[in-house]
Amino acid sequence: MTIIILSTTTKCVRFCKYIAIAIDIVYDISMKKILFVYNPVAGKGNIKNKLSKIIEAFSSDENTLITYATKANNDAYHHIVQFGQQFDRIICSGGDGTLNETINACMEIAYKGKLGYIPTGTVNDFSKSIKMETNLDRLLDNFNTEIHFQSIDVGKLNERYFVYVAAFGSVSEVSYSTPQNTKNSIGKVAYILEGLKKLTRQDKIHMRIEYDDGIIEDDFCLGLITNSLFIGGMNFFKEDEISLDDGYFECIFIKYPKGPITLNQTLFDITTRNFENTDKMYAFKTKTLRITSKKKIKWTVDGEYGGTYKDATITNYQKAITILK
Ligand SMILES: Nc1ncnc2c1ncn2[C@@H]1O[C@H](COP(=O)(O)OP(=O)(O)OP(=O)(O)O)[C@@H](O)[C@H]1O
Repeated sequence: MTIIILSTTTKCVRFCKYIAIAIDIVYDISMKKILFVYNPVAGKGNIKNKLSKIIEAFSSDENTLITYATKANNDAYHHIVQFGQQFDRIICSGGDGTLNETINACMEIAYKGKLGYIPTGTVNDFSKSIKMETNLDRLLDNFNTEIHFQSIDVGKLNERYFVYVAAFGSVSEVSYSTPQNTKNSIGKVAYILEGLKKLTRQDKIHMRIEYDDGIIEDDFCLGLITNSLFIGGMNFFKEDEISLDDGYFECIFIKYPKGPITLNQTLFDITTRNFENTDKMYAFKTKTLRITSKKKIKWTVDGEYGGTYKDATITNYQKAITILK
């Protein structure tokens, strides 16, 4: 805000300057400060057609809007860590990677404001799980009215936070190693099932899993620690089976199949969501986990690379973020 002062005496000019500063402070305090961070290359880059609509929706006398387009990997994280605390609301737009960077930054700065997310990635498991409004106009209205929001648990795998899934097993790596155009046309879940069919001996991972109710030791090919209805585009859980803010993870550890018959039974159990009445996998809820192995294991978090560990501790931060939807 600019105030033009016309005055003849120095004293009067100084006085008016103080008034102007005071008005400026009041003006600033009363306005909601919004940071909009978006990944211009996420998904098919279609955010570009939506930008004008998004900026218009947040432009009003009640809001100050700062827009930031990410430049590279981890840019959203660094920008929010540096500036996020100055804003009442943070809205991010992109795919799983951008959402994960935003969540990591918000957890790091203990951000207490509400978050908004405009998904432009390929699969958007998270937005489907929290039943986010899919129509952009209505979603932007919801961001302004703030009537619809939800608290969400956030997980932490060693030093890295995740909002809907941490996974190990070479088949889970497809989520970040699959080329963008292939993900767009086929989706990740097809690759996960395809990957399971091509398991080799190298995919056998011997692990010890300590969780709230016990200890398991076995050979596995895939492990999923989730807080989501959807994984890889597939509806893994029924709505009444899970809650996204109960402080618990839903865990599925798929045993390494010993032959083609067992493999087919395992694939059948996964696609029919038979996680409980089967000896092909372990399924349980827990608040914490410690997973150890002799070999270093590659992890993915929210579909992105999540580190390589022999010893992974996983903790649930109940209702750690509030998201507008
Ligand atoms: N300007 C940019 N140029 C290149 N890469 C970027 C840029 N901005 C962000 N990135 C990186 O792009 C990667 C992918 O981003 P993101 O996950 O948001 O989209 P996506 O891969 O299309 O979505 P999804 O994971 O849902 O398929 C992330 O690692 C992110 O840090």
